[in-house]
Amino acid sequence: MKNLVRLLRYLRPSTSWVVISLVMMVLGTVIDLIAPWMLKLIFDEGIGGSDVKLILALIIGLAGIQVVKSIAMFVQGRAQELVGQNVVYTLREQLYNHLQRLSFSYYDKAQTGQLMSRMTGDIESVKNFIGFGAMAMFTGAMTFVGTIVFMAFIQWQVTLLCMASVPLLLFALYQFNKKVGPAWGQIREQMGKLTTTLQENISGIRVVKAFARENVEQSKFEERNDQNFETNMDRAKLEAKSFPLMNFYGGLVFLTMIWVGAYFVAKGNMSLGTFMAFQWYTWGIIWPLNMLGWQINIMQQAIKAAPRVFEVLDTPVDISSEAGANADTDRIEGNVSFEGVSFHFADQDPEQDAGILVDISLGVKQGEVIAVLGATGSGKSSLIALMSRFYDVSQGRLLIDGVDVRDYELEGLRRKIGIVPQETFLFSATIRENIAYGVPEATQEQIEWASRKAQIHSFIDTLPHGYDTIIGERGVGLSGGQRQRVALARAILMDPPILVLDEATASVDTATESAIHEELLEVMKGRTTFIIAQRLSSVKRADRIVVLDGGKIVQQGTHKELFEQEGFFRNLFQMQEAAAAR
Ligand SMILES: Nc1ncnc2c1ncn2[C@@H]1O[C@H](COP(=O)(O)OP(=O)(O)OP(=O)(O)O)[C@@H](O)[C@H]1O
Repeated sequence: MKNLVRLLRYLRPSTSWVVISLVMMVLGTVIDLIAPWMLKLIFDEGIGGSDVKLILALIIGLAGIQVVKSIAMFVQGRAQELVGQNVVYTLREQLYNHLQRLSFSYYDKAQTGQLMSRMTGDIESVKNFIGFGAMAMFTGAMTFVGTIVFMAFIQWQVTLLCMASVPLLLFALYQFNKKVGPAWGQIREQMGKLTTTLQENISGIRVVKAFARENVEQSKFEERNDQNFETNMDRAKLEAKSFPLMNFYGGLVFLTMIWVGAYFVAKGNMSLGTFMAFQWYTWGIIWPLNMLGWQINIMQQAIKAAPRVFEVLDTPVDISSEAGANADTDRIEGNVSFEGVSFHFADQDPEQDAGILVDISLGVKQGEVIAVLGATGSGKSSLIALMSRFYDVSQGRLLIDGVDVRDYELEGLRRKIGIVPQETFLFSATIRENIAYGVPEATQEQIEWASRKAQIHSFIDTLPHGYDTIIGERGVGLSGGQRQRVALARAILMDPPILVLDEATASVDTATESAIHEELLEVMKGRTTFIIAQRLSSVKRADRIVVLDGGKIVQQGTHKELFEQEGFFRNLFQMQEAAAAR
């Protein structure tokens, strides 16, 4: 109920269309109530009084009000759809905007398929209720009450008697509502899981094929598809059982009316005109009750879908610009200082789980090139992620130019840190748009300059459409190394005071790597650069090397200093030398 009320609040911006829709609906209902009355007059006054003129006038009147009703229904339909579409538009926009703001912690756990199904199917269910179901329920309620009032006004005894089977119909509806709700809940949840399976399969299709697991994936999908089929069939059975029963009870109302009405007419207690009008009116009782079954279906879908949408909308944004965070990001030069920084992920227990980063203290001066080395899982990427506030430190402080990163406006801060991440993601757009992603206003010269630095310009030049080449989703059409270089050009173009290369040259061959490093020397000049790499060749130009182990800094110094010490660095050096010699 709380969710329904919350949904109805989305109608507020479309108040005028809601009012238009309601007015048209009331007009249509009133016409539905007047029409049988006119039929009664045709019989009682026209036929009874042999007044042909009156009959003609009433027939023309009936035709006239039907025309008005059709126009009203047209306007109502349009207004209703507009209201529904407005609600969907707003909801989708809010959801999408909220998804943009949610932090890495949320996406670490979120299932893309679930989010997609909420964004599409669930919102659509909500729209069906707001745009159609709710109004139809209201129309039904008005018609039902109005009809009973009109009938009772004309002949209350017959009205009362033919209502005898209405409680049976109401009970059937109550039972149906009780059972169909959970079924819709399951269906919405299963659709989310089905979409997740589909999305994961498409994203991971290369792994599926490489491991020849198509059959397993097919049966996984089949299982979920089966579940969905079964639940839908259970719901359909419920409908198949309930709807004919409701129709039967509705038929009983009609039959009772005929029986009782005919009796009253025969006894001279009711006119034939009233009897005829009652036949018409009875549909005003049966129709809303029968339609209520479908409307309950629409409402229950919305009731089950709305919380799935609101759950995302209500997820707090745990990383955002702090209130009053107004330190000037334009002045960021690139002095970075970790002061006793410890970090654990939100779902970890700080009491039991080992920290991902433990008491890190590290000062990096503007323009310094720092290489971060360490075994896999030692916390290198996490260390870097804290600078852009992808996650916030759990303890200690992280300062850029002496200011806590939390005191900077978040977007401004992130624009000052150019990142080439471990996993390159490119959009299905042109190469130019991909490179200029962070600086859409960049000129062709600037884009080419960045591409040259990333050693990708000459390759792009060989493409028939050059920078206008559209690269498919995830950069399909480019090799891993080429993708990485496009991502590198994208970061370089941002001209950030802080540059982060997270295994940024891991996918390129050693010759290209060395060429990139030559070019990067100039790019890195004046910028604080963090290089995360496993290959020693990538770190040899670093001013300082920091070695992480289990989230702690275990070695720190220049290439020469570390080489002279026992430890991870020398072991790595010796291993790579030996491998090169083989
Ligand atoms: N979202 C997460 N939730 C919980 N633990 C995580 C999460 N992401 C990473 N970890 C853990 O944090 C630790 C550090 O990961 P991180 O990615 O920083 O390591 P890394 O040194 O960059 O590794 P690699 O060289 O393999 O990229 C790992 O043990 C990893 O399992």
